[in-house]
Amino acid sequence: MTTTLENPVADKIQAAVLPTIVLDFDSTFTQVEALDILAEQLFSSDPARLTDITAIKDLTDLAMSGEISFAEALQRRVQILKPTKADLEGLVETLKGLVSASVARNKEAFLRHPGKFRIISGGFHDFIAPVVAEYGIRPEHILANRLVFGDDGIAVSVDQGNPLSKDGGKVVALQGWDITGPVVMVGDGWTDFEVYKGGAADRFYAFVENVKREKVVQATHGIEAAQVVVSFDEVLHNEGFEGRYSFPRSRLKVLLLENVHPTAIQAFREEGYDVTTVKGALDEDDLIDAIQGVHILGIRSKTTVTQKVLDAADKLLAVGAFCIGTNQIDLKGCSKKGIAVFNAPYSNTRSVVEMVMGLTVILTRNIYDKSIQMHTGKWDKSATGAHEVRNKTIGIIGYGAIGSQLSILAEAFGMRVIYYDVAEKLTLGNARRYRSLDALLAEVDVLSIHVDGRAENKNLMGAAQFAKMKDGALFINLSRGHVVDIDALAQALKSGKIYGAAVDVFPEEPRTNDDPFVSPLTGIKNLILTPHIGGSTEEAQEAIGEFASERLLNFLNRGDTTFSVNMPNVQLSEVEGRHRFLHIHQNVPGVMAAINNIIAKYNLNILAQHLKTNESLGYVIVDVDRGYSKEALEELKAVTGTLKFRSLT
Ligand SMILES: NC(=O)C1=CN([C@@H]2O[C@H](COP(=O)(O)OP(=O)(O)OC[C@H]3O[C@@H](n4cnc5c(N)ncnc54)[C@H](O)[C@@H]3O)[C@@H](O)[C@H]2O)C=CC1
Ligand SMILES: O=C(O)C(=O)COP(=O)(O)O
Repeated sequence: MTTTLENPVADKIQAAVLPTIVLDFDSTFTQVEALDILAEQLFSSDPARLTDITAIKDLTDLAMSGEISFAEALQRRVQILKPTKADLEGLVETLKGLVSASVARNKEAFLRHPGKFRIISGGFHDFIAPVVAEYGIRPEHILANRLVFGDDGIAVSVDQGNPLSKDGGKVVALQGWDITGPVVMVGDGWTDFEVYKGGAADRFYAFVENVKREKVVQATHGIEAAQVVVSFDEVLHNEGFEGRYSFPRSRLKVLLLENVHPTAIQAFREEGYDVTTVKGALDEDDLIDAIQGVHILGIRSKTTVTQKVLDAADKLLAVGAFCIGTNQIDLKGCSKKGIAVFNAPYSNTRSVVEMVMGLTVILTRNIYDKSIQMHTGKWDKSATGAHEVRNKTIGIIGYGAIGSQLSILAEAFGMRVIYYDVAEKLTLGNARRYRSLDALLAEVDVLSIHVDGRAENKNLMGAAQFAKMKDGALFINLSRGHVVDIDALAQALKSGKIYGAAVDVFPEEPRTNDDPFVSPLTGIKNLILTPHIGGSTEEAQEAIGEFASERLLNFLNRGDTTFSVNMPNVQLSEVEGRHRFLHIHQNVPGVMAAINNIIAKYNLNILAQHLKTNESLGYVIVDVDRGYSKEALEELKAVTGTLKFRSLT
């Protein structure tokens, strides 16, 4: 199956002449209402004038939502503000940094089509012109009000001769421009909708990236030529500008489950993607419903991505595990569909290691049980059974990112470190590698498990393994629940074979905080149970949010697969001034030749080309210069073995 990221509306319009796009300025070209910003700039350091900031904002809101006359609101605001030319210069600098995100990222399209983008605004030419000039919009393509300055250089009123100073002014002003070809109005406010309603524009986009004005959104309902857009990408895409074959970001859906950190949510939103969040995990049925139409799925350890879920995932491009473990994801199933999987392999490792060290000390000193007794009023001051960790032996099973860091911290505590790993690892400090698990089990005072969650690790620790340990040893598992036979652990604890234990992960874990925890381990003495919080620190979650979203965004925006756990890893630069085709296919003979034949047939000029394969997948990235036909894309998509095809601009 191939994923087609195209837009039929764009295709229809493509043949016609490109329209002229007229943008509103406040809350459309920029994220803000300029006069509100000016008020803050002028009055925020003067306590006596703080109320004027609110007064200005109230007037702006009333006018923008169409509740009071625009002309009246404008006059009243100027009279309160009374700005000087120097004040406006300061405002311009601020506004340059507040251009709407989707406008800023499409600067190239503005510069490429001089005259096709214009501004109409009830705001003032005085500060609009220098801001939009950076986008190639010339002063004569700006219709806006003009301030009238007194002899003292202070603005006192609005030029009344300008139609924009009047109600309904945008319609009149725009008609005066005499534009040939279709006119498209883009704006957030009621006066922008009036431009369409008054017949001065052929199409209208209610732009809600910065503010959503219900009255304006409602007004678009039922009108074929009007629609709501969350970013300027959509306008460009629909109207046939650059990138008409590359899907607008706002139509790419990102579904983030399990309380993924806000840094990730913000990162996707800032790049223009449509993000939905869910607090807990979803079960298979709910996920099957939710996954439809989703391009990026973000999960943590509790959401299982099964073959059935993947079958229902009609648009899925990538899965991000906002954690380390990926055992909850059917990786083979993802590869078969060309779905890239990413995780955050390092961001929470320190948190896990610190917790293991804390638990080691707490268990070795009986602190947990003593604390429980204190809460029931029992004072038991005694040294019996309490030990230092210094000179004790800690055995680490799984010497990966976490196990090897634990090795360093445990040694810093004066512990002797031995480890067992099925793979060759760099031994750190004075740690010693054991090639026999049984030999290691027989020697440890504390055993800590840090293997990955591969299925073969089920019951790695069972009755036979506990029996091989020294009497009175301690046991810690912060890896994966299925790695330990918990009935055997419960038995070993009850018999005193294992003196104390700490368990953070379980074969069955509640999906949300509202679901109950049921386990044979509850109620056992000297057993610390924690709700899978090894990686749950604010530091780790923020770092994961940043890391995983960056991987996913680099994949979406440029096709970069660095750190993907199932795709061939290819590091790619930004797509600038070129087109990029991303072709994921089954690793079968002949695909590359077929791709190159099509490229030759359509005479595409290759700027860069990469091919990387792993045992199941091939990934081809082709950068071409501008100008290629839609047929070329169709043929590339139809190459035998294609799993996913995308084009980026
Ligand atoms: N409790 C929590 O909140 C957290 C749990 N984890 C879990 O901790 C575990 C370890 O994570 P990392 O160190 O990042 O993984 P890793 O992949 O870097 O290291 C795992 C190591 O275990 C070894 N290994 C696998 N099976 C083995 C076996 N049967 N015997 C001996 N060695 C074996 C591997 O060769 C590898 O060196 C994972 O299961 C991960 O999902 C990770 C973060 C937080
Ligand atoms: O990173 C891991 O593998 C973990 O087990 C942490 O999982 P979580 O993100 O807390 O659901």
